[in-house]
Amino acid sequence: MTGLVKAYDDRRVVDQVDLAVPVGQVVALLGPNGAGKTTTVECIEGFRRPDAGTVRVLGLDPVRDRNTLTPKLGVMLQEGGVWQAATPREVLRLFARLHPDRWNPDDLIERLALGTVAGSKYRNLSGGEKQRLNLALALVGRPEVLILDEPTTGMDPEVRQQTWELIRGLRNEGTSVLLTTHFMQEAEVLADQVAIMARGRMLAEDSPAGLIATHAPPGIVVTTPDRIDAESLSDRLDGALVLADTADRWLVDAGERDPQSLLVGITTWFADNGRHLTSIATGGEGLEAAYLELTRQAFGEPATLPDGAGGGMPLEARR
Ligand SMILES: Nc1ncnc2c1ncn2[C@@H]1O[C@H](COP(=O)(O)OP(=O)(O)OP(=O)(O)O)[C@@H](O)[C@H]1O
Repeated sequence: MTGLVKAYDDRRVVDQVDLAVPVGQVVALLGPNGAGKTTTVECIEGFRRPDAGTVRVLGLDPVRDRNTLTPKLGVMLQEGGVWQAATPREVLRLFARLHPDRWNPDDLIERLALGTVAGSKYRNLSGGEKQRLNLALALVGRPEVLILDEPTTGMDPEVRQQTWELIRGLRNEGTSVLLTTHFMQEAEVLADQVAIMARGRMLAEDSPAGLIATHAPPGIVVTTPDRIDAESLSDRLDGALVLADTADRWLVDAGERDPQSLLVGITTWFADNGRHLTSIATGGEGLEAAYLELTRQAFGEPATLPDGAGGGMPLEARR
């Protein structure tokens, strides 16, 4: 996909975006709410017509060649269009019949832990169960390309792990996967390449390790049950940037400072101020730190953690 542009009511929400998903790889598309991820994905799926740019999936135009592409493409939407009174078993069997090369519906029901609700009406399923059924529907035709919009949102941790295993297995069998997610761990665990968008622009695309090496500021992560005064801590640390991403977790950006002397400074500040440290660790926070750094630069101000990635509280920042 090159130079993708899409506007709603004259407002460009995707602006000259390039993105490539190599065959047999997983690409994770990350970005704050409203970044343009779903719009990008919908253009790739052929649900939206781009205003400019070129989109090709398996060499085909998703809008013009829709009929040829549909059997090769598995799509999981944020909200599925499943008939409310149908049961998971019924819809999966129905969808399976539409595909020549298909996954056994009962096998998929088992793999996605839908056994106990396979005979329940769709409208009575929990959010996580609906999500699992939507994933099963995307998989049932054994697609060559899989597009998953926030696939594990609403899933419990055990099912999320199983879903990761499933996606990894499909990738190893040669399926190409594009997924959007707000879970940094999901991207770190699954993705060969991570693409980060904000305000309709592509900020960076690289392997998770490459993004971390280039963009994650070296830092120290501190967790504490107590309220802390970031300004006072920053003063003790010679003006180091102190960021809060949840009520109990703080990131101290080491910058050019010596991490060892920062560690000493932090622990003595906590002792002097009668505050408790639950944990303290060096090494920043991997992909999450890289993501925050990139989006902060894009917004020119402290970013907000995405939903589900540590509470989504606004970051407090101070130099
Ligand atoms: N049909 C529409 N009409 C008008 N504006 C829209 C439409 N769909 C999306 N938008 C706007 O376009 C922008 C990008 O939305 P999009 O859903 O692509 O973002 P996203 O990155 O997927 O966000 P999220 O993480 O919240 O799902 C948002 O500001 C949104 O309000």
